[in-house]
Amino acid sequence: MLPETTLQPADSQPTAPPGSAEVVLTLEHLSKSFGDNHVLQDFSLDLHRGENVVVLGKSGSGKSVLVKCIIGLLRPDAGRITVLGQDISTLDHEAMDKLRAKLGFLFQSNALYDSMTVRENLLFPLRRQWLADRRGQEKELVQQALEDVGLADTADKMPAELSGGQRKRIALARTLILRPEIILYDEPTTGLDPITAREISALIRQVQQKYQTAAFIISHDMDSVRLVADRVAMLADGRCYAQGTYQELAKHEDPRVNQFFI
Ligand SMILES: Nc1ncnc2c1ncn2[C@@H]1O[C@H](COP(=O)(O)OP(=O)(O)OP(=O)(O)O)[C@@H](O)[C@H]1O
Repeated sequence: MLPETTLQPADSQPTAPPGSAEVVLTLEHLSKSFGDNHVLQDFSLDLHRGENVVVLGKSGSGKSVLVKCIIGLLRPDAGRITVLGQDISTLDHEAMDKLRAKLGFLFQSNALYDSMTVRENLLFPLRRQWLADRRGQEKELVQQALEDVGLADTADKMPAELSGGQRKRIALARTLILRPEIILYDEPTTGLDPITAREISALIRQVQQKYQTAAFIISHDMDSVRLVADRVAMLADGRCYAQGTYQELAKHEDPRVNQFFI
């Protein structure tokens, strides 16, 4: 795990690295408005290799807009997004698609295909043309991904036969099969009971430690935030209002920050 960061004051500058690890994602001075609704206003944040950063913010503060900007579904009005060294505004459709293959996504909905077995769901992302180098290894990759999430014997099951927590694990396995360098988690524990939520949080840590992936995590579940976050960045007024470790933000003197931790 990376060394703990010191609390950064709210400002509009890109944040200082918490350690010597390579920066894999840089968000610089992002702004995004919908009409008069100025959702992002000079938002800046860095993510380092092997680091878990949780973005915290009230409902409607712009967390999903931020994720959509990172994956290229929305274009910021101003600012720059650099993913694995590439400024995404310069990429054509194909280059963006290739870059997306290095990003893993875990959506709230899990987005599994109900009519496919677990194995078929896991094989689906491998079908892309530029993943041809992994052809012939499919069986091993599926088995490894299922073992990584603790569900080695589910390959022939249908998603409907699995519990909510198991479906979440399978969705994570489908992400891991591409060996992503960065994983974006959208509220990974929402809708799960507290014990299952804790198991998923532990799994997020295990994935980080095993593969040295960086994770950009949106979460409201403070128990999960405490377990998974190396650093917490709070989104308010469209910018990175405060950031630091869980403990640092919990002790923050500004009630807008510490209210999340009560
Ligand atoms: N495509 C869009 N067109 C217009 N407004 C949008 C669009 N997408 C998001 N917004 C607005 O941007 C603001 C931020 O929305 P966003 O979904 O990012 O919030 P959030 O922090 O993810 O909220 P929650 O925690 O409830 O999911 C909201 O006011 C929303 O109405």
